[in-house]
Amino acid sequence: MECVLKFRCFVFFPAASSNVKEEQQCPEKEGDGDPKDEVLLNVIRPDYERPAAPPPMEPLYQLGEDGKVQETPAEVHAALKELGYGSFRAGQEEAIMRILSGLSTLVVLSTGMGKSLCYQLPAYMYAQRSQSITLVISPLVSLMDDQVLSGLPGNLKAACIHSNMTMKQREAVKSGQVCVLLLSPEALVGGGGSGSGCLPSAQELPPVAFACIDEAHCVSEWSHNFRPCYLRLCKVLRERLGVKCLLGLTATATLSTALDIARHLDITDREGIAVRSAAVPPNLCLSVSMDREKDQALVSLLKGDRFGCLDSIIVYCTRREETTRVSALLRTCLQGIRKPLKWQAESYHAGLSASERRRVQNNFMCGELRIVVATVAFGMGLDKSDVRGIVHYNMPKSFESYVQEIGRAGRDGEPAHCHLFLDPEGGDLHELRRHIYADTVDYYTVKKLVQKVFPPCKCKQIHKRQQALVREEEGSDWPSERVCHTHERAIPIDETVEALDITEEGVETLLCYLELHPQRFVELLHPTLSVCKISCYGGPKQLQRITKLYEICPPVAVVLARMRMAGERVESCDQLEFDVVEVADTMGWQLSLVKRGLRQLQWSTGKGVGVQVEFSSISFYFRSYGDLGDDEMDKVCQFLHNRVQNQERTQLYQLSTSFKAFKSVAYHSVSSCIDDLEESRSVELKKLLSEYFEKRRERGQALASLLDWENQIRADIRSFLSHRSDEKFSGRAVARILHGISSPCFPAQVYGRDRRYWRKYIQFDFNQIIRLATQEIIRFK
Ligand SMILES: Nc1ncnc2c1ncn2[C@@H]1O[C@H](COP(=O)(O)OP(=O)(O)OP(=O)(O)O)[C@@H](O)[C@H]1O
Repeated sequence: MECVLKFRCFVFFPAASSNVKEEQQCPEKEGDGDPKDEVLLNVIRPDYERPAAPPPMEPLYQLGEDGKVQETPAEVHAALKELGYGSFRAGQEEAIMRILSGLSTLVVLSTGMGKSLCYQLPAYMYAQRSQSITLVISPLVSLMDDQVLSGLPGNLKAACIHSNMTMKQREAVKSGQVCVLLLSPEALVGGGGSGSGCLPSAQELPPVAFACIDEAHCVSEWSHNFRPCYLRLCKVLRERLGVKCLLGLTATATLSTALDIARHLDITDREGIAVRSAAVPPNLCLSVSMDREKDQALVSLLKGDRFGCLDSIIVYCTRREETTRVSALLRTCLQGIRKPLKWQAESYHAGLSASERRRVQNNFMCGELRIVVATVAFGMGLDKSDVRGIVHYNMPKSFESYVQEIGRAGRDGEPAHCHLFLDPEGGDLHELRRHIYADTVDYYTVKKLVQKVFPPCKCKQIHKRQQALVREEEGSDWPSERVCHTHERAIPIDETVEALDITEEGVETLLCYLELHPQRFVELLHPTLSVCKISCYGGPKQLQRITKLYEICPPVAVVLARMRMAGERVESCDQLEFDVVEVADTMGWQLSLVKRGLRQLQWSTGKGVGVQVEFSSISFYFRSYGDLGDDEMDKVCQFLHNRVQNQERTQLYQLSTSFKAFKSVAYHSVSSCIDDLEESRSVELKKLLSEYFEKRRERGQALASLLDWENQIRADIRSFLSHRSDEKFSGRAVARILHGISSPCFPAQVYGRDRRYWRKYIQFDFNQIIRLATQEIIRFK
């Protein structure tokens, strides 16, 4: 996110230092630095002025007087025909009418049931009415944009955002010539070093009608496939692009997960969650067995009547090495059955080269390859409707993963078979459990990360000194609120991963939690190269010459001042290496300006032996506070640790529930279901699956009742505002009243008399009420 500083540059350079008071110049001494250096370094960073998001687009249809969505107008049916469809399928019409009425919606429909139309039709209609664009965020875009684009109706102009877009393509997007813009979550929010800066800024884009989040279950930590950058999606869409209406699409979400996603999408009414079907399609026949000789059992299964006659089969394994071994085994043991040896079975996993993966996938797509033995990397976005069999060589980590994986078979509605091998010794269960434990983070590690993210700054000291001066002059007291307006910081990814012994994704998740905390402890920016190295091949003298040039490159002056302050001798150096983010922060400059200035040194140091400026060390880059007290630091650690533990508990629950269920319907040996399948076991497993998806877990129930409570709180806030329509309130003021907190402007003597509101919601999270109240105040205006 581009940030504009209130003051573009506020470093006191020597020319200005004579005006600075003596007391401001002299904090405690750290080295034998020049007093000017201290002036250079002791500044409080100003607060940021974030560019305002554009106003949200008006919906196509207004809600009726009763607050409900209108009857579907004829023009919506006409648009459906123009896109090539005769009638709506279950769930589509409600979802489409909600989006056209500006209401955020979550659609949970199993694979192949027609979720895409829920965004295509509104996008088409919005684009026809006004010059607007619909954003579709999908993890598949980065994998296969051609396939994604070719799946759209011809009259829906679409483009994919990626880093090697041509100028012409970018211009087409900016000038509103496309109505659907597909992009990956990383391209929207950054992260993992990819995608930054791909999306034109909000000011350059046409108004965004709404945003569709595909695979929306990734938003929820309750899902089987939680991805940290999804957590930030909704926030970025709202705050940066001014998008108010969000559509979430998913095929696999339990009711608890659906409610959690709804919370992220800000869906406040029950109708907003179109939970239609998450169960297994009727054309799939399911079986489970607990064989001791799994390899042999697999070969027998694939030779038997059920699978032997099937052409397209995916065998899923957990480990990459296993896919290679099993595919070799099948090539050997299935020789001469249905396909020539070459096309019998191949392995597929993320460790193969891109061209190898493409080759395997293409052969499978065109029907030349019978069996793909793969990790879960295979199948996402696979556009093959006649996959006839899915075999799980290992147990999947949850019911959600299982349903998603078997959902790749029989999308054409014809019968398809699925079999799962459950380790009788529980080996898979133990391995999956180990994976879960490997991902969790202990309190001590959390603490080490927190210390890296919130290193103490000098803002408090400087502020105190400044206030002391003012006090001397005016005799006033200084305020006790937070004085640090956050600093820009970078922590190198590789170094942090090694030091803390957690994955990059793990660190990113913790940083996301901190950003999403109501106190917004950090603000994540696109990862950046944070180390700058300046090498002067002309030796120390050349560096001295550069030093004199600090008028054209103030960052170097700051680096040298810092070195002198630390007691280092700068005269003998011919190289400087420093954290460029820290320098930019000290100066209060935008990082891009500092980097540009440093790069220019290579050109502005005159002829002769060269100066080289290099940037390295890809780093997490963020803004964070530097004045957290010990208590606050402890609370932050506790908050993060609780989140990590909840996540662990959820995953363990998902794992053990699915293991127990699979076991309850498992055959002792695959020989019982090689040729025929006992219908009752398949039906029993489907029943267990739908119970799991429909059942609310304890927290799911809590979330459901939270939605009810939210509605109640909103209703009370609206009634409060209408009773006092001649007064002005902020979200915080309303929250104080509902919590029964007296304040000078809204004292208990006046507001405490009205018992309908005063202290009514004392048991609810204060920040949550501020959020609801702020939304209602905006609506009320
Ligand atoms: N109302 C409709 N009438 C007829 N066909 C439809 C309708 N809606 C969607 N379809 C067709 O159903 C097929 C599956 O639709 P779509 O790809 O949108 O499913 P999906 O739910 O998004 O599946 P997945 O979860 O695999 O992405 C497509 O061929 C689509 O053209």
